[in-house]
Amino acid sequence: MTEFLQLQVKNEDKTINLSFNNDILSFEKKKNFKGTNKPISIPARNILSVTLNDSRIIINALVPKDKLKLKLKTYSFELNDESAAQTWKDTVNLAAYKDTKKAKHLKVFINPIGGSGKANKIFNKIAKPIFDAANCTYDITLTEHSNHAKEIANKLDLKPYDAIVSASGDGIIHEIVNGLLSRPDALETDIPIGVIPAGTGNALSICLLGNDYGNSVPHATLNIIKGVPMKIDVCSITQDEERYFAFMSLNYGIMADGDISTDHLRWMKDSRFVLGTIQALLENRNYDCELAMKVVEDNIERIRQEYNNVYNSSPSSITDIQDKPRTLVNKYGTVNDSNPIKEWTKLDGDGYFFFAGKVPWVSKNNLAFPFALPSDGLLDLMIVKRDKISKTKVINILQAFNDASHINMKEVNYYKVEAFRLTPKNKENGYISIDGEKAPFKPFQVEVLPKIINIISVNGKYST
Ligand SMILES: Nc1ncnc2c1ncn2[C@@H]1O[C@H](COP(=O)(O)OP(=O)(O)OP(=O)(O)O)[C@@H](O)[C@H]1O
Repeated sequence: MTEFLQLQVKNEDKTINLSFNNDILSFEKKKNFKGTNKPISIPARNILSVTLNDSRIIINALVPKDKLKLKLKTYSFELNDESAAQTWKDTVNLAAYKDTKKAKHLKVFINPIGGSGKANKIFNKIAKPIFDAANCTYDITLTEHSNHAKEIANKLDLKPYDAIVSASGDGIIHEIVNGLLSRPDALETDIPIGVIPAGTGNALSICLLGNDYGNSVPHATLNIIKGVPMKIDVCSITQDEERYFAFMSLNYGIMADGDISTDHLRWMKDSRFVLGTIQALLENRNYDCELAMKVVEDNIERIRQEYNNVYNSSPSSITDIQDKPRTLVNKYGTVNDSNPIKEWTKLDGDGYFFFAGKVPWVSKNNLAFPFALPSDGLLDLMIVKRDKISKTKVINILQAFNDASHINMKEVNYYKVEAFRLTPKNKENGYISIDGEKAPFKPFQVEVLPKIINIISVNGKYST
């Protein structure tokens, strides 16, 4: 924390004091020509830059506007004393960037079709001026086709960059993660990924910034400028002879249908998920499958307790993943091996949800996995079987994601697992969704690889 530090400057011929105390910048700004004053107060975290130019001091900052919004503001004052201003400026800049590097150089991917075609505009109108005000520089790629971001992240010389930024939805982040992890030097690179929520589904951003701020581009941009890298687990998936990675979710059942079968209805934004899920429910689609899981905990009270322990920082058996060397080797082999699953818990039959998450929020207002942790080495797996469940109950479960009360419903089975294998048994073609993207409709096996990727976070935690 900085000591009280004051600088006298002139604002339209009136002398005012710029105070910096306990990491808060405050001053009184003339509100209008009648001369009433408005107190301004800006936390150091929201200060993007303080510069001296032509006998003036210029402050760029994101200032709270209403309860949930941030607005980019530039304040410029005439100097009285240049050498005092130099000391004041250096102190404020130091406090503003005490946790992170100033003026980052970024590799930015913008998906022009992301967010119903608005991602480019969102980046240029909202995020870019904030990066500019923080003296960040960037190389931008507008993705030209599916997997373009993956191809580039796979080959890119990462040395010049402080972070890779996605301006789209979760699909581009999925591509960046896969591109980085299929590099020959995957384990030597540690570059953090920053997220600008400019897609229709912005689950990771909601997890990082919370349900209220997750879709706010100024909050997300500020987080990239000021946030701290957080190591997160990644899911390693094998399907046929393929191997790929997911950071968010694996989904089979009515919700996967609701998402993937309505891809042509993107213009409906979030409502397409609801429509698709209800349609899947009414059509009585079959989700018969075999599931084998390496269960670590199946008691919801113990899961809740472990989760609380982590958030109170006590070490615990489930969550105390040691900082072992990172590895991309699958401990449990692939979907084609018969041995690993021999000892696993087996479930057979039809159900509505076979939904696994590595993140708490799966979309705005949907806290499907309230106990998901970024790096506990485990997946949260939710299963709702078909036996004796009415369609109304299924809708109740979906609605309960809003406040995560579904975890208290007896129909919802919630597990912490290290790995699982899902083999669909229905003959007709169905949908499997991995990180919200359509995956081949074939058996898959997944296991969690602890602490593989860096994401820029507010405070090293997800928000629940
Ligand atoms: N130029 C392009 N043309 C077509 N598809 C593209 C292009 N660039 C990227 N894509 C694909 O667009 C898909 C959607 O991207 P993303 O998820 O980031 O955006 P979104 O608006 O949030 O979509 P979603 O509704 O899937 O969440 C990704 O699968 C990506 O591969």
